Parts: sequence; C-alpha cells; structure tokens
Amino acid sequence: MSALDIQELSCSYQKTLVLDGLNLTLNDNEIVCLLGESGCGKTTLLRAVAGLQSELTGKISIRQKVMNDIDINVAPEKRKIGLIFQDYALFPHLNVFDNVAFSLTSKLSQQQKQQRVEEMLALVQLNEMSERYPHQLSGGQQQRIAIARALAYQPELMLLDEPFSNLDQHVRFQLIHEIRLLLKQKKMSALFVTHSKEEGFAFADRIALMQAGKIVQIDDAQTLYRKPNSMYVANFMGQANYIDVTVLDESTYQSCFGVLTSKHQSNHKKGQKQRLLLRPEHIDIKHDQRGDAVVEQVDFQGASQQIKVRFAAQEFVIKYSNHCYDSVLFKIGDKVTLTLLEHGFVMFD
Ligand SMILES: Nc1ncnc2c1ncn2[C@@H]1O[C@H](COP(=O)(O)OP(=O)(O)OP(=O)(O)O)[C@@H](O)[C@H]1O
Repeated sequence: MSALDIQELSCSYQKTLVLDGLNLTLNDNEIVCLLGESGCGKTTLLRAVAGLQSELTGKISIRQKVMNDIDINVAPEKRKIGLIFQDYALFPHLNVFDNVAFSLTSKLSQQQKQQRVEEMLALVQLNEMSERYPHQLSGGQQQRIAIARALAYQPELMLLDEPFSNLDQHVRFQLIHEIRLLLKQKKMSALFVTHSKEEGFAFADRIALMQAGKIVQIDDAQTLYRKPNSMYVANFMGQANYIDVTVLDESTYQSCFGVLTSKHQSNHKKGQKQRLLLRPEHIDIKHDQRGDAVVEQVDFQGASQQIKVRFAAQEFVIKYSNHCYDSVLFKIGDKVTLTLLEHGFVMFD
C-alpha cells in the first residue's frame, strides 16, 4: 500500500503557479526527500499534504484515504500526520513530558498516556529529562522531543520541514542518522524537505528533485548523482564538467581526450553532437613537463585537492584524492596531463 499518493497537484498564489501538475508516490516505510532550490515549491507541497494549503487542484491520498480531490478537503487534524518544523515548535511553558503528552487523545487513560510518553522518551533517549523545560535543552535535544511528540500521536505519515537546519554540522548529521533509524524502527513513512543535498543523501531512501513546481527526477542518491536525466539535475547534484563529443558509432565518440569507447551501446546517430558529463573524480591528473594542460587554481580540502585546470581551451574541475601522507601537491602554473577514468557516459543533447 502506498503511504502517500499525489496526482496532478497544482497550486497557485495570486495566479502564480507554484505547484505544476505534480505527481509523487511514497511507498510503505519509505523516506523521501524533497530537494530543490529556494522557491521551487517544497514547503508548499508539504503544506498541501498537511492540509494547510488552499487553492489546490489534484488529488492527495494518505494510505489510500483521499484527503484532497474535487469537493474533498480533509481537515489537517484528521489526516493522521506528524509535523516536524525547523524551529522545533515546542510549547515553552510545558515541560518535556507535557510537550510529548500534548497531542495524545483524551480517549487514553492517564496510565496509557504515561506509558506512551515514557516509551517515546526512551526511544529518543531523553527519558532522564522529562521534567526539563525546552529552554533547558540543546537544539538537538529539542528536535528529538519534537520527534517524540510527533511519534506519540502514532501518525500514518511524518512530514519534516528543514528539521535539521538550525543545528551545527556535527549534531546535525548525528541526529539525521538517529532519526532515520528511529523512523525505520517504527516503520514510518516520511516526506522531508531540505535544500541540502548532503542531508537528503544521509536521510532519505529516495530524493525527489524539484524545479519550478515539478519533480524533475526521483531516484536514490547514487542514481541521481551518477545518472541524472538532465543537465539541471547533474549540476544540482554536484560539480560537473562537460565536453563536446561527436558520435562515431553506437559505442565510440570523438572528443578532446581522443576517441572514447563506452562499454554500452547507445542509439545515438553517427555524426550527432553530444555533451558528455565528467564528474571531478572522473579525471586523473599527473605532473608532466610536456603536458598540454595547466593548473589554474588549487584548493586544498584536507582529504582531497580541488584543482582547476585549463585544457583544450576550457576549464576542468578535478578532484584529486590525498590518499597518502606525502600525496602530490599541485600549484598554479604546473604543467599536467589529464586522463579520463572510468565513467558512466552520461550525455545530453
Ligand atoms: N503566502 C504566499 N504568498 C505568495 N507567494 C508565496 C507564499 N508562500 C510562498 N510563496 C511563493 O511560492 C513559491 C514557492 O514557495 P515555497 O515556500 O514552497 O518554496 P521552497 O521551495 O520551500 O523555498 P525555500 O527553500 O526557500 O523554503 C515561492 O516563489 C514563494 O515566494
């Protein structure tokens, strides 16, 4: 059964289309990340699923129950969703225990409530802190309480809007892994908004990349990075070099690196021009006094060097891994030779 099904969803603000006939399905026990640049409609989509958005057309179903359709608009509190925001949204005047207990229905006895809250606090490993108030907790602890509160309500779907962006780098990735594990333990499906691809990589099973109110590609992180379906996706997912190639036959291409041979056959036509994607780690660099490429910029990044090189009248960005202590260091003006390493022959028109 799908946890969430969105069909042809459109939404406008004052006649400006923000969601444009968008389709998305979340599987059971799946975490999907909505990724995209600022203003592409991520939060609007999350708000639409939560029932907080007006001016919608299209259909939204949660666990096959229709929430939005022509003449249907189920109220937010009846959608059985857990919401987590960037600012934690805890009640400052309630202690941790009461914050977590807040959304529990009055149908539960006092003892059942106590049990549920204790279970949730144990889950986020904060049972020692039930008497504290939000201002006595770190940002990471407050977010774990917000998660405990959302889970206590036993939602059918979790919606998370930039939940990690107020935390520093170290706590952020620790919490991302912790909460992912927790959602998996609880077999919870979740839709998660971020503009950070690193967060998406770490937290989600699949990433839906949005552009101007549409999902342009949805896949796991490796596929999005290695097999982007457009230059927009390729550029969003990481640094990209492109070279012009001419198709010689179904598996060979003429390029500034000579003739390139792919292991796979394509249906490109002989003579066709294509743009070939080369990630910075697909190009090897070696010092060479007789080399026909020149180093223009070097950024030492600890584990690697990012090197800009001019070759064949264009600039290439190369990632050189400092895998041993005395790895070669490059400097501006060095003459070098570039060689292509194995890559996926991803090409665009
Ligand atoms: N209440 C509103 N009234 C008018 N326009 C709005 C309103 N809320 C959002 N918008 C516009 O709708 C578009 C999508 O906004 P949305 O907040 O969904 O984007 P987003 O992808 O979540 O962006 P960000 O990453 O910056 O949060 C933007 O162009 C935004 O300016």
